Amino acid sequence: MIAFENVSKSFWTGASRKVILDRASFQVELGNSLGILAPNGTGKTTIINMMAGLEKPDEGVIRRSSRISFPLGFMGGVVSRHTGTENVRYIARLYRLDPDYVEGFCRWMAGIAEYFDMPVGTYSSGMRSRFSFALMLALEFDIYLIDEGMPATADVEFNRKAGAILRERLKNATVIVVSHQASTLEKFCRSAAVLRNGQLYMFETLEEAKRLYDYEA
Ligand SMILES: Nc1ncnc2c1ncn2[C@@H]1O[C@H](COP(=O)(O)OP(=O)(O)OP(=O)(O)O)[C@@H](O)[C@H]1O
Repeated sequence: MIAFENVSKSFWTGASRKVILDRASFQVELGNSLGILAPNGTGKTTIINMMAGLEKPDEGVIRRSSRISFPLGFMGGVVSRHTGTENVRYIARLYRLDPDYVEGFCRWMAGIAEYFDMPVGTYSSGMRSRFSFALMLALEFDIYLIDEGMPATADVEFNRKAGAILRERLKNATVIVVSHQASTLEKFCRSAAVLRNGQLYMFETLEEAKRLYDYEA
């Protein structure tokens, strides 16, 4: 479970205050995957980062009683000058998982051939997203955080493989996806929310959320 209690977050831009959340309270329960609809630039990444603990609220409390992933695509824990192998084995140990298993899984999942033994700094952006997505799926979380859907990779085979594994994981895990378009959320989410004027409006179905979202647009 992850709960926001009276959480406020805003940024001062020099000319005005950009409000992301204004004393917002909501809760995501395990087993109830949530899609959050919000137009671009309104705070999707900031909310996901707060859920992951990468950004702090200005006020309020965020409670977590589950293992929550880093956001899909986040490379903050990965050292560029180290190889893929070195990175995943090190991170496996941090999570107290078997490094051989994590390495084997990531090597297969990322599908970047000999680059897995090259420094991560040499990867193309497509390779980086495949690498970080593979790593996220190799680790065990109760709640997976995804910013704007699946990784932006042109590799159809990878997308198919990654989608299949994510769906398999979701039989036991929960996902929170933020996106500006409803079609991204359809595949994975049971319920949906709309971010509007600093509040998150929760709905039981994506259809209901879309009605408010489309009305706003
Ligand atoms: N550190 C910061 N200082 C000032 N403004 C910021 C900061 N971080 C984010 N913002 C602003 O807050 C708003 C929300 O940013 P955020 O990246 O969370 O939005 P988003 O919905 O994910 O955007 P996009 O869809 O364009 O990726 C944007 O207007 C952004 O410019």
